[in-house]
Amino acid sequence: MKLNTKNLKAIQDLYPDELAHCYGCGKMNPNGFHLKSYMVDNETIAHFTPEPKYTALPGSVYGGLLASILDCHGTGSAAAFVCENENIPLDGSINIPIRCVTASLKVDFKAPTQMGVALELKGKLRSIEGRKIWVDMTLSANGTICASGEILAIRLKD
Ligand SMILES: CCCCCCCCCCCC(=O)SCCNC(=O)CCNC(=O)[C@H](O)C(C)(C)COP(=O)(O)OP(=O)(O)OC[C@H]1O[C@@H](n2cnc3c(N)ncnc32)[C@H](O)[C@@H]1OP(=O)(O)O
Repeated sequence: MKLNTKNLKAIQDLYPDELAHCYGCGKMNPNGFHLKSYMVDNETIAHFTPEPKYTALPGSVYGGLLASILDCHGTGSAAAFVCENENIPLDGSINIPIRCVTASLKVDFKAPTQMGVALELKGKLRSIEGRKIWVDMTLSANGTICASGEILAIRLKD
């Protein structure tokens, strides 16, 4: 699915600058992946095209890279779902005051992930219990789900 991001704000771009140095998704990290996730109709979505240097077997993407982008999509999604739950706007009018880090990440690799195409990551909220947020994710290439993930993100205390 081609995502028109013209009127959307990436969740990670709503982190304040001083907390935006993550290698996977921080806008302040000049060497990072700059993963950008968006909330669309109660699910989160991100696209990312790996560079050929992240090759596993020729023509397919290295699993550690896939886990890395699922990690950042998961924590960003968790923060966004908490914001939705608490009526905190995601429209860019404020930096979001919610910080989530990964406590647990599980990835199942289901099929080789084709190199050279835009990967699509999706996240759905499973549940929020206190500071614990569980998000279920998929990672697809050309419409084929190549990996699924589940993350337990913890909302940091103020
Ligand atoms: C600066 C921000 C920038 C934020 C900006 C965003 C940056 C993006 C980050 C990208 C993603 C990453 O790579 S993040 C980096 C990788 N992750 C980390 O470094 C996190 C390291 N771990 C920690 O710092 C800590 O363990 C925390 C924060 C996760 C939890 O510590 P805590 O705050 O003291 O809370 P704690 O009481 O221990 O746990 C809260 C509840 O979660 C449960 N819990 C905790 N860990 C687990 C676990 N692995 N599996 C199951 N359950 C768990 C506990 O049982 C408890 O349940 P109950 O008793 O309440 O029922």
